[in-house]
Amino acid sequence: MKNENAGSVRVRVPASTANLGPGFDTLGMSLSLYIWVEMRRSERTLVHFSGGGFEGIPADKDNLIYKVAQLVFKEAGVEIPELEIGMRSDIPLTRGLGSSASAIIAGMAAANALIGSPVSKDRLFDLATGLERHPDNVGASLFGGIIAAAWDGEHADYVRVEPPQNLKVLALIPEFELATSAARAVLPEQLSIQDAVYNISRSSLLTAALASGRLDLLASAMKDRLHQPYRAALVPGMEKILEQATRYGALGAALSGAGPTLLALVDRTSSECDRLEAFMQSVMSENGIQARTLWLEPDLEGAVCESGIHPDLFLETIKGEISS
Ligand SMILES: Nc1ncnc2c1ncn2[C@@H]1O[C@H](COP(=O)(O)OP(=O)(O)O)[C@@H](O)[C@H]1O
Ligand SMILES: N[C@@H](CCOP(=O)(O)O)C(=O)O
Repeated sequence: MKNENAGSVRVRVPASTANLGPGFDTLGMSLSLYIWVEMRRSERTLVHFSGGGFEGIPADKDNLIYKVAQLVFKEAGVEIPELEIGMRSDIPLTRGLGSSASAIIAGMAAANALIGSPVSKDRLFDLATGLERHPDNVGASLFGGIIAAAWDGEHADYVRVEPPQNLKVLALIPEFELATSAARAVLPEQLSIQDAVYNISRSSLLTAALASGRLDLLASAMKDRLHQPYRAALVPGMEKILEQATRYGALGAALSGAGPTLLALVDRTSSECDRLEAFMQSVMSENGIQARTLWLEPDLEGAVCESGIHPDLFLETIKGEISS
């Protein structure tokens, strides 16, 4: 059989949850929801979407994935102005699950793979954080696992922490969208020293607890006074869920990224999973919000290149559909 895939690359990149409560813009974890991007050289630029979930996303050179690919080519000193790009994604847009960071990493990783990977992962991390501004999302999508990162405007230092084996994640994803920019606009410009200390201490405790498997500390370590109280008005039901989730078996709970998704960390041996899920759904219903729940795992791999033909993907399937 002729190798129809010759010259194309495909990457798979996980979603991410940023902040984990107090770790605003610094602590993130990757999740087992994915975007796949295929890319190859072309005579003219074409962007294909496979499956749903891409409403409003440009299918031309304005597409984020095309643009970030060009940044990588520029960094590597090569010129590939025309690209054919295919994508498929399970990550809902503007829900606080890092879709923009995953798309940036997917575009950069695919472009880098297409030219033989001359750009290091650490450099891709800096380039991607320069665009997204949140190293917690970007780092988790690129490296997988839990990332603690600090960004100075040009460079991100980071440490990757292996997620505790017993950790699983319940995501409650409301039907409504909340753009990160809107959820950042409600934050105050200044904080009291008391609130700053409150967050620094919990963010440090949370990082150490996750690194050492102290799941018993998550309930208090995931508390936050920097962003969640200000964002609560944007997500009806959030306050009650964050306050009470541990009574229903969660180890801890947080707003995922800038929201509106709410996240509970759970011990996979817990017998209370169904009770917790029912509680979180019932609070959303009380508030008249449609929401779905997903049980997820921390992703351990981050961005990976895949080989072989994927049954649903993209460029070859699409080409087949067009020519048949
Ligand atoms: N696959 C993609 N291709 C192009 N743009 C994307 C893609 N995924 C996300 N985006 C862009 O990112 C925006 C969502 O980013 P943001 O508001 O930060 O929410 P999220 O929490 O999902 O990251 C989308 O509205 C879109 O502009
Ligand atoms: N730290 C940022 C994270 C935004 O994440 P997203 O998944 O909502 O894009 C913030 O809290 O604003």
